[in-house]
Amino acid sequence: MLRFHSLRFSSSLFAPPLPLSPVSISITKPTRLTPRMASYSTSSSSSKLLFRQLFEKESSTYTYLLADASHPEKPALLIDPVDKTVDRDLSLIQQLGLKLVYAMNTHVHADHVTGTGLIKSKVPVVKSVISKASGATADLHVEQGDKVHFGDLFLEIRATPGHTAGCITYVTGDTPDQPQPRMAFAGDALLIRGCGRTDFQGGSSEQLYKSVHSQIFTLPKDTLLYPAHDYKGFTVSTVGEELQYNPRLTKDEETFKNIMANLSLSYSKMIDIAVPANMVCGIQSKTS
Ligand SMILES: N[C@@H](CCC(=O)N[C@@H](CSS)C(=O)NCC(=O)O)C(=O)O
Repeated sequence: MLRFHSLRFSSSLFAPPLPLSPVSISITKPTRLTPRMASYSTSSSSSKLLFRQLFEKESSTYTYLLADASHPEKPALLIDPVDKTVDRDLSLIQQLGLKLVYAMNTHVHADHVTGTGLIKSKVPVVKSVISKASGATADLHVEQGDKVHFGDLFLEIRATPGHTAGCITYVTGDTPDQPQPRMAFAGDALLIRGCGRTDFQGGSSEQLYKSVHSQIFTLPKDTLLYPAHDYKGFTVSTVGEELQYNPRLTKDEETFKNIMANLSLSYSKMIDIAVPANMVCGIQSKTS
């Protein structure tokens, strides 16, 4: 089986870029040295990164749009798109003059259907990305240490199982030419002042505790944390904040496991529809 250690955007795969809109020009900077980013903002002032945090209210899901705005083709990717908001997201991408290249999932979601399959049916050049450990269908399967490149930017893959066995966290690159501070898209592994449940889909509180402590809490404290959901109105946190204030993961492992065993959350309403669909990247998926 083919393994993608480093997934590079190739300009030959894509149609000519759409005309630039004034909006996409707003974040470009001439320097290629370490860029600045406004903290706690949903849009970046980085020299190259265009960033948007998008929300789907029925499942309280965040979708993230990232693009290399300095690259001539403006290659872009979506993390955790939702089927219900695909048209909104594609319209935004078109308005910003971006070229969507990847639709990526942090895991096989249980509470909503991913937009990946629908996106692929509307924009056939888009490649779906998910972890190999998820067992789900996708164009590209990634695992710990792989890098997904889009233009001159890249995301590093960190395996963070526990909410599901195949959960991964996408983290912006650690080299000086990548956005600073770093950004971690943790899916449901780590929520703001919370974490993903561990009571179905191969979940394990023991595994989740180890994942968060070894793969997320070891990132620089100013790393911006962007979760797949929020139910309380939060939009972004930092590793430092969660290290200090997360009511579950600041506890020792035994206490954490006890908390997770007694969450008493209601069964996910969509699980019987969402999981089978998401195993094939959404019911509209064209991949085999
Ligand atoms: N009400 C929602 C389910 C809410 C829920 O269980 N969310 C998940 C992430 S989506 S599977 C979760 O891990 N929550 C953790 C928590 O502490 O809330 C529904 O019916 O789908």
